[in-house]
Amino acid sequence: MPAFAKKTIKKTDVVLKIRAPHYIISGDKIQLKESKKIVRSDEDLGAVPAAVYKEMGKMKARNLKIDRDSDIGCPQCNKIFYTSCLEHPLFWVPNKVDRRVKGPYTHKTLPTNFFRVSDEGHKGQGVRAIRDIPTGLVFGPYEGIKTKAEDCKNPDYSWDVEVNGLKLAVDAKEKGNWLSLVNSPDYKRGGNIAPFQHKGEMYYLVKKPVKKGEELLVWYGDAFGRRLARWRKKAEKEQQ
Ligand SMILES: C[S@@+](CC[C@H](N)C(=O)[O-])C[C@H]1O[C@@H](n2cnc3c(N)ncnc32)[C@H](O)[C@@H]1O
Repeated sequence: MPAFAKKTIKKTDVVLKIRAPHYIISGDKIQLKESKKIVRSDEDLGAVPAAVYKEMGKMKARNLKIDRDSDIGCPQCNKIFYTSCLEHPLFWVPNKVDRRVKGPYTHKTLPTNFFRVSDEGHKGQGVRAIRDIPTGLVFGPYEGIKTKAEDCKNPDYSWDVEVNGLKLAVDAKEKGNWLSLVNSPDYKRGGNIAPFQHKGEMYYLVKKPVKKGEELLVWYGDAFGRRLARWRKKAEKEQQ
């Protein structure tokens, strides 16, 4: 690391040591860089290391049945790829903590160049885009305390993951990052985020473009969907 960097690095900075071809997300532009230099700037968010880049886009299966934890499904092609579909590549936005932000950990971890925390009335807090967000951006991992899936006490704040055959839950209720603020759409088709497991962790993929001002929405699953339907019925009855 060059000496000058030592002086200027703050705890909150992400230092990316990328010597391989990688993607740079800068403003609205996404560029593939071949540079061998170390890239370090707040705007340099996405990265694909060399070994992964070589294998990128290799199709592993023709349907969305994932059997290797590192494989990734493309929701647009409905196929499984090693790391990413080349037509619809993924751009990973790594987690980051800004300790200067006052408030809970969920707020300190919010990527403020993309989103703001919003008040969504009866749903509680939510997350809205402050700029147009393209498909293919991946946020995460979803942070939380890992428990056995059957011991999970907060299913609304948890994702189930399978690691080496063990069924676990990542419970964000006590200590979750900003991803735990993302609400569910009222109907299954209404979401713009696809959750997926990769190497034992959960990530959120932007599967539909999100316009500035729109809320991020991820379908929690059919069990929560049934509860939403019951709440809707109850609200309708109360209105009559
Ligand atoms: C993972 S949290 C999402 C963040 C939450 N709004 C908050 O302020 O902590 C899940 C909880 O959000 C609320 N929620 C999410 N989507 C909802 C929806 N479509 N309708 C009503 N409540 C919703 C429910 O209370 C649910 O238990």
